[in-house]
Amino acid sequence: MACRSVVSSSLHMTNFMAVKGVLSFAPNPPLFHHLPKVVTFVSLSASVKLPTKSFQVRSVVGTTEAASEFDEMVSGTKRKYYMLGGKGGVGKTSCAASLAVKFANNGHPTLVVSTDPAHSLSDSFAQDLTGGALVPVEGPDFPLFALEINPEKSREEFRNAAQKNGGTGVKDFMDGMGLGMIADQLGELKLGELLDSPPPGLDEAIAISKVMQFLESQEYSMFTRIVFDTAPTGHTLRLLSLPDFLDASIGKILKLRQKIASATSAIKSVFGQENTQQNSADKLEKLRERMLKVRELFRDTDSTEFVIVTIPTVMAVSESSRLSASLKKENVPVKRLVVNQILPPSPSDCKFCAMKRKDQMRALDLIQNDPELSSLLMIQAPLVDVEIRGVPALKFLGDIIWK
Ligand SMILES: Nc1ncnc2c1ncn2[C@@H]1O[C@H](COP(=O)(O)OP(=O)(O)OP(=O)(O)O)[C@@H](O)[C@H]1O
Repeated sequence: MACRSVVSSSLHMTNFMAVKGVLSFAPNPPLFHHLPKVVTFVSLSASVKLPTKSFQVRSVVGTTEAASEFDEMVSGTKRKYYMLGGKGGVGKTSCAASLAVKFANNGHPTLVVSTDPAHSLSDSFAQDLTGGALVPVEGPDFPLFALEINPEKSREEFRNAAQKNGGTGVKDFMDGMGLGMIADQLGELKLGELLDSPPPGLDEAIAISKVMQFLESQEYSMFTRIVFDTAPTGHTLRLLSLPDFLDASIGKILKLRQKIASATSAIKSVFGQENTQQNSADKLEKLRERMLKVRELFRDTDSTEFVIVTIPTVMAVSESSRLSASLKKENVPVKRLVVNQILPPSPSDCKFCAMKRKDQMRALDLIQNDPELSSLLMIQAPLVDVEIRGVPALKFLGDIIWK
């Protein structure tokens, strides 16, 4: 397994405070210049004892880094999408926000989007980013915007469009006209079920498809990096297969709508409903197209990468393994695994820390022997001693994780 360790005794926020002035007064990096750079702010000691023997420590003090993993992520002006996902509470938002800050500080106008119904981007950036619109994040060198998608609002739009095209309104109408047979066919689609208790992941799929929609417009063409902070694993897994499911459902709805349209066109023209129905059909068709684009995007190795975030516990590793297997099955590109919250070494190891470290080592070994995870590039991120909130703290974390 390719692995990079970032565990260091100097990774305390107090050190971050000490170097903060240096970091914030660094000149703006020239746009898309990603030549090897001198790293001066984090000291990684080569003598650090690492959790497993196969991990390598890179000393970066005052040295020139060779082409790094982050260079690959940051290079090129073509738009790239990064989706960060994993078990609840492992640090997805912190990692996503820190990556977004890092992109913006490296010359990429960046957008970070939360599709997790329980948003925490605002908390992470310590700025109010609520409201469902793009909000500028203050602090980074280049534009960084954040968007917390309101999943319920997105679902409502879908519900409206679908209902007008074969939901209960059309059903009642068809029954009234003695066309119950077609209404039965609509029933078979379980449309009511879909709308009343939407399958988990529907909100997120619609939210992502909405983001895709507005990103296509000229107004937002400046964004060259899009980072998604996704919902916990279960949601994400269902989300992956959802575009296919929805594509099939919407396709059927549209086909039936055609049948209904031809069977009732005379009646409808009397009732003057044709325009409304056509608009709704267009909306539904557009949603279907966007879903297809989302599906393509998920599988496009050139522009998309799914980064799994985990912590060194057996439970989180098992869940990450399942996530990785599902991503592979769905042909979603996944290369990196961030193992977050690793206890940094301490000269005065208390009993609790020693036990915890041992436990974490076991989980790290598990990763190395896991058939799903061992082929991924493992990035270890330390547990820092205060909560990571605000752009300077995210920059600090990002400079440790994304190298
Ligand atoms: N490396 C770290 N060191 C210290 N604290 C961390 C680290 N990573 C994350 N945290 C803290 O852990 C908590 C959870 O992190 P975060 O919100 O990023 O997780 P999440 O996976 O997005 O959670 P959720 O699934 O609830 O959305 C936050 O308080 C965050 O500041």
